[in-house]
Amino acid sequence: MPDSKMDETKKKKKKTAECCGYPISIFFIVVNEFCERFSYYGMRAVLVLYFRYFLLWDDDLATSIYHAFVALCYLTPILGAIIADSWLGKFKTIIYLSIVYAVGQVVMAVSTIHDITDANRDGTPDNFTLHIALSMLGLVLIALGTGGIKPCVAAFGGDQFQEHQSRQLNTFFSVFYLCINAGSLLSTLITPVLRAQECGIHTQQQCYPLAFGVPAALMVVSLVVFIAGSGMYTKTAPEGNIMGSVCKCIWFALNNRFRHRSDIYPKREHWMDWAEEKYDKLLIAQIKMVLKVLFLYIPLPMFWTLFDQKGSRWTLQATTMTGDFGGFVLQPDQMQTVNPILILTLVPIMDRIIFPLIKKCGLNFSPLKRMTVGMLFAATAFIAAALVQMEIDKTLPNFPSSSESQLKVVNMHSESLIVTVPSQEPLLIGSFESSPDYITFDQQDIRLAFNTTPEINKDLSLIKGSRQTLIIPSEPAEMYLKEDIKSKPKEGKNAVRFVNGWTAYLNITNLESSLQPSETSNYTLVSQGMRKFTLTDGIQSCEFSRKFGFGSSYTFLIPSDLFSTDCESIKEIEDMQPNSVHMALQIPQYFLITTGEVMFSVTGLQFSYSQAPKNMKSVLQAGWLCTNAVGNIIVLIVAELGKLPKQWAEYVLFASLLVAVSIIFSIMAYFYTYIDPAEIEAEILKQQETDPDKKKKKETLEMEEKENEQEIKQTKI
Ligand SMILES: CC(C)C[C@H](N)C(=O)N1CCC[C@H]1C(=O)O
Repeated sequence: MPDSKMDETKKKKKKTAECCGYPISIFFIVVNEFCERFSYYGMRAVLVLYFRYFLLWDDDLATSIYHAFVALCYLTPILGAIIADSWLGKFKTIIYLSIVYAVGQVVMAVSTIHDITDANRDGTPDNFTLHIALSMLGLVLIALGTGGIKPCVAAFGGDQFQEHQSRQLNTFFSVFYLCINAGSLLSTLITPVLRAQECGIHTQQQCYPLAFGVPAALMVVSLVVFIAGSGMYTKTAPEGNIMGSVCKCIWFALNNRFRHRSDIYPKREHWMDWAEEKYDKLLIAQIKMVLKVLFLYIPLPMFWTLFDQKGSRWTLQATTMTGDFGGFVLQPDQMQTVNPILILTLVPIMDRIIFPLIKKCGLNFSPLKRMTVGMLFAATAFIAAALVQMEIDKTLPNFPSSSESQLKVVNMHSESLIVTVPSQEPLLIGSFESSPDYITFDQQDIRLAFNTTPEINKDLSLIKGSRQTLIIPSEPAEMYLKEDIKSKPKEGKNAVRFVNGWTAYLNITNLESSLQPSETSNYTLVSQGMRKFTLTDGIQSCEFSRKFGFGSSYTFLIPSDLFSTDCESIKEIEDMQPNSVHMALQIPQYFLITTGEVMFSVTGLQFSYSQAPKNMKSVLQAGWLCTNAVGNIIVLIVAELGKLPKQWAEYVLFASLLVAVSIIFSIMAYFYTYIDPAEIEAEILKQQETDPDKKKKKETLEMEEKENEQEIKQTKI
């Protein structure tokens, strides 16, 4: 940096207003981060539902696009960092990319208004292509904005502190993290409630425009707050195309090293020193600092690979558990809010109690040690998840393997039946009852014999890996097979179906179509709690209520005396027991992973800032965020491809991998020497000032570069 520029920055730094030892400008930055994270996580909370139920995509497409979007959000930081450090500076980059971000959120919210294309006013959009195009455009703009500003905001916050405020600087990163989590917690609680409202101009539908509109509004607030603090910020000017210079310098060093590979040339301390012939010592030293840290980051994505499974695997695990806490009921996906809640409590506890205590005990708990311990905590969290999984497995039904088939028999006939089944004792099935449990067969083709007059022999071809029910209606010869669900219902819901033993067709609330006599309905999913079904044949009707838990499956047998008993004679067959392991058992694993996150992620933010040269602060923040992006991608690829047959074994495998990675990281960390980049930079500048030769050489190089740039510009013209 030219000396005059550096003096300018120093002068500006002296002027910053303080409150309790903190620069006042920090207030605007943390509020901005709170609103931005509210906007981002709020929108994310309803995104899959929007894909699934508004755009009517199937589960696979909805989750793939969702994960691709999340990965993109963590890949764009590098772009934002380059723009900030090489071209616009952090302040302008944050403003411009926040505008892109806010526009993206607005476009996204507009794409969810069904009325804009609902010409026939039937409540569904008529032009899906327009809605898809708008939402994809919105998401790309959001990914550019959120990812682009992320490394800049953290680094810009750090820039506000002066040398004597190093303690406050560390606290800033903790407060910054608290704001991230306060924003995300509030929005993930609020936006699903907004979505559940009904709104619309012509027809009332689920209110996606509100659920996406509020995050869009918060992004605008975030931008306004950031601009409001404009007069108070310390703004460090970018130093030209720094990333260009970095790449050229590295390229030159590699080439020069290769040209001088013979033993006759004296060795140099570091391969980057081979750039000394052409490049400034300061730039070379800065590149060395960045490369050292980036090298250290190589093993870190593994932490995020485990962390990100909290949102997928652990939520799936919760769907096989019960969330009834007596006074209130927790839904499986709500369990994820435990993470930000714990962050809000653990960050102050760590900062105020645990870390000072460790220091008092005379232990040097350096940032890299904290990060290693953080990884070990995450590994332990996965061991806890494996133990919980083993408990759950004990309560899960015995689902058929891919080579087995399972069969249940339901008797709707007016008399008891004796069914002879291959390699089994004959089964006595009472009228209006079912066989006690599923019978498992290794073979697909079986023959059943029934003691009816005349006797019926039925050849069945079962589906491998499936559960099926043989329904014997009032007319046994018309028996038929119906396929059952073979895994726990999604999202902790309950799967219910009805067999119509009434003599006429029936309409049942929640069922897609009316049920003909002797017909069995498809499954319908109902949430936990008291659920009411109204049954009507067009003339008579009755109501049937039942309280459901989580993850059960029932077949309800409708008798021929349905209306005379006012629905009370409906009989239930439990095909799958409700979940019995309590979601509270997941709290230890959430506690462990969040403790790990505080040690790993908050420290990582601080470390990336403190070890970066002044002109590459955003770049190193982006490098840090990239570890998250890579972790996300690993979840997408490895976790999906490499599924182990037992879920608990997969958890143990991931925990072991992270332990191995943390050992490698601790060895790498052992050889890392902490630096004070400002001190090194000042020293080199001082050396250069006192060394007339070097000063001259540097000036000549600077002039050469300027001439080169001008030449390029002229050739372009
Ligand atoms: C997943 C939670 C809502 C947020 C999480 N605790 C967190 O703060 N982060 C996860 C990735 C980094 C960080 C963030 O910046 O959002």
